[in-house]
Amino acid sequence: MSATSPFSVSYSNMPSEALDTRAPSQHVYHGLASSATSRAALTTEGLLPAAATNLETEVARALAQMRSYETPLQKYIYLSDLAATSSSIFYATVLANLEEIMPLVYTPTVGEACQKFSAITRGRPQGLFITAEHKGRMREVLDSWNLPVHIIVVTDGSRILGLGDLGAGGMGIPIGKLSLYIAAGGFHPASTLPITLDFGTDSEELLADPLYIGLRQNRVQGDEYYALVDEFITAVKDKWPQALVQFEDFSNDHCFDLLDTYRSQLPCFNDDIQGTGAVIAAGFVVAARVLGVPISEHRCVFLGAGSAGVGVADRIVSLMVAEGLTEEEARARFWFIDSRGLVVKGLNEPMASHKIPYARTDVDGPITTLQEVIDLVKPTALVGLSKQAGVFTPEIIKSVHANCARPLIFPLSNPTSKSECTAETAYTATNGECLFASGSPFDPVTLADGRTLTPGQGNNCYVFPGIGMGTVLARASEVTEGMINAAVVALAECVTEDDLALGRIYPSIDAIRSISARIGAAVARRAVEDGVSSINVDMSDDELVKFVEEAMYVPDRVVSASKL
Ligand SMILES: NC(=O)C1=CN([C@@H]2O[C@H](COP(=O)(O)OP(=O)(O)OC[C@H]3O[C@@H](n4cnc5c(N)ncnc54)[C@H](OP(=O)(O)O)[C@@H]3O)[C@@H](O)[C@H]2O)C=CC1
Ligand SMILES: CC(=O)C(=O)O
Ligand SMILES: [Mg+2]
Repeated sequence: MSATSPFSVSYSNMPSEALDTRAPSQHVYHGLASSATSRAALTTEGLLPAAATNLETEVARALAQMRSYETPLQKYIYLSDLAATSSSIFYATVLANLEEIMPLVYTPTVGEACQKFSAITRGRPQGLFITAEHKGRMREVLDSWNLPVHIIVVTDGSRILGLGDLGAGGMGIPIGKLSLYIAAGGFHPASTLPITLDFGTDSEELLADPLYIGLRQNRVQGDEYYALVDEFITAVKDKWPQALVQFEDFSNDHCFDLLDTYRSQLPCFNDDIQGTGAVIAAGFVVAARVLGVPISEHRCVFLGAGSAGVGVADRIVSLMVAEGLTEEEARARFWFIDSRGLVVKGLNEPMASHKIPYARTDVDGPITTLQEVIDLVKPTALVGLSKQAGVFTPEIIKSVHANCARPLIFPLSNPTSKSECTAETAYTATNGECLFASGSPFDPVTLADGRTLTPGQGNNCYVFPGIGMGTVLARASEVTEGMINAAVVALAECVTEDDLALGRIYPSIDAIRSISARIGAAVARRAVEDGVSSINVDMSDDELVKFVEEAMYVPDRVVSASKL
């Protein structure tokens, strides 16, 4: 007897046009693929030429148009226009060409788009800007978005990728993340909401830009900042009690506090701390499989002790503890370097609280250079989350390789312009022997001996769509640590022997939908086990994955529905 779906939400069956007519942007228009019936129903009759095509033709047309633009930013602008014109054609195009389009709607191009957001914006609604001037009225402002939202990605623009404070221009990030929630995670476009909390910017450049779209004032600080965020979260809980909130690219003076405050109050997680942690921990699991060496034997040098660095280390520590180390023993296998050098207890006080658990107690005096730390530690893993381009020089990487036959070299900073090294540098410096992963994508590298190695992308995009889908489908009241750990295991299991043969320890981006379904199923099951969901998951893993897949939004189904 086959099980019935435990999920009450199904984006694949969602009456999209009923939703779409309430959307501020046009989610219903399928361009020339609109059928005669839907043209009449939508009163677009006569506004379109005679040819009634199909989704396939419109995807081909969109691709040809996109490719006719020269620069990635021009392509980004074209794709944004397409998304606003027809989400069906946009998502069908993205899904059919993920490897080509992801770098355009996500890192690295989204970084440039955020930097130039004020210059390139068409001014149409793409999400909500909640500003400091909305204080006392935020709940009312949320009513401007009158849709049953299931997933919100929110930023305050204070640390956008490795590019710093981009103020209201940070809006590009929630938009980009949510495009992956839809394409990779299978959320319905109309169930997603990008939000930027515009509480000012400290970027002098933006404040002086006459085209700047944000609030022209310095950032609100201290208690006033937390009070504004609190009003926002209270308003969200009131308007969309079931919605999952993903905190994105908040600077590290706030992001840990916000997560601690809200994680038990509503379903939410911080993508940079927890999402990145899950993806890189999965990379360590796969590396252990490849190398035949337990995770707990790694000696890890981390350049960058911010939200992502500490989030990644915490998740790897939990894996080491599962292998039998104590937390203290596990933490002792990490050497963090920040902008002032090796993080050592007693130096550079007061120390930000997120660094304290990793501060070395066994080192006297300051050690300021990466090379000195490598010489001291002889690491097996070198991880970059520092926003410092090119600091993993060939010499640095060779010195790691000199003491470790197959080191992990992970330059994870985004976008590409901030990457600590390129794939070519890492592979060349280690004679192709390192296990490599980068935050932004790199092309395959052919070495002098003719071997071609395909780099993996160590980016949180592998997990956040699945964590989100699993949480929403399970109607989980919070996102537990167990649910994040379930994502680690599920992602690691998605890496195939074919991936490893190509030289990468992450799966193909083209497989992201099925990966998200597997992660979603694992996260939903874990939500039940952790007591934060009461759906019935009394079925096999395969059945649960199938139900997640069946719940996912599929652009062509929307088109064919409109043909009825
Ligand atoms: N691949 C992925 O999926 C992800 C990648 N990232 C990327 O990671 C990077 C960092 O993000 P995040 O941790 O949130 O940022 P943070 O601002 O929280 O942390 C940055 C860290 O880098 C340190 N740093 C700055 N300059 C130097 C330097 N010259 N040498 C050594 N360390 C330095 C900072 O030091 P100090 O503490 O002294 O200021 C800080 O500890 C970004 O580029 C981001 O795009 C982030 C999330 C996910
Ligand atoms: C990928 C991501 O979340 C970041 O670079 O901030
Ligand atoms: Mg981020």
